[in-house]
Amino acid sequence: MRNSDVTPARGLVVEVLDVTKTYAGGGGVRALDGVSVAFEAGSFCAVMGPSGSGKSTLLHCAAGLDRPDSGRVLLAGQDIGGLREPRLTEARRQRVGFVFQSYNLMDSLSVWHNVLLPQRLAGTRPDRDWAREVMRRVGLTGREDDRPGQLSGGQRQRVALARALASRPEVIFADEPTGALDLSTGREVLGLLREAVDQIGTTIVMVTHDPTAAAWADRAVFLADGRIVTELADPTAEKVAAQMTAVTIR
Ligand SMILES: Nc1ncnc2c1ncn2[C@@H]1O[C@H](COP(=O)(O)OP(=O)(O)OP(=O)(O)O)[C@@H](O)[C@H]1O
Repeated sequence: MRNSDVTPARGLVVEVLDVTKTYAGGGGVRALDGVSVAFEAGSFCAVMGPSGSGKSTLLHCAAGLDRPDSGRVLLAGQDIGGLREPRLTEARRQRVGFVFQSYNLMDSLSVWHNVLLPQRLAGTRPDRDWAREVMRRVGLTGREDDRPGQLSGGQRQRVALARALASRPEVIFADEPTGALDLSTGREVLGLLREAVDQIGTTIVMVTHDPTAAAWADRAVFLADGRIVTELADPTAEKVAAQMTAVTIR
């Protein structure tokens, strides 16, 4: 990869402003309780916290997959709360890429068609040259015609990352991207996420339970009971683990 590919950071890509979200089930759980957090262009942020602290809800609200009860979410300056369908889906398809723990690939499609699918769904002409380049970057050149079912877990997550990168999104949201992978395969995937930030200028927001995964990020924010309680710059696994302990027993 070339350093000339780096896109300089330009301001905030995602702004979550005083967001609350309560789920009706279970007696009205307040999953997010006045959360404000912003993510800078070209940065890699880990979102951490105990189970049930609101990490996935924050990710879903920030990505426009779920609507907050109150507060605002700006994606590249656009207030997505004001968008009705199908505009919201369009904005998400144009601006956001996703990497999930469970890969979420279409088994009936080849790797290549999985990678191009978000652009097809968005109704944009797929940029095949860039898609080939991201396939090369994630080490999948030659596997284009395979079905996801023929690949290992680590290779499937590489396809998911290539799919996310292929549409040049403003931000990639990753929910436990290494949760289903063994240690060394997980490390490879985290290395690729890091490279996407450093060499392409991608913005990544990653939910994880794992302090060693969070240590690949530039910043870690910690949730507890639906609130952001603290954050760390340049996290190390040790500092993150200590902070997790403090947050969990508070
Ligand atoms: N669809 C839903 N219906 C009802 N309650 C929900 C729903 N989704 C999440 N919750 C509740 O909201 C709270 C926050 O959940 P969330 O999944 O955001 O937490 P999390 O930090 O991502 O947890 P985990 O680490 O276990 O995945 C929890 O109390 C959870 O039970």
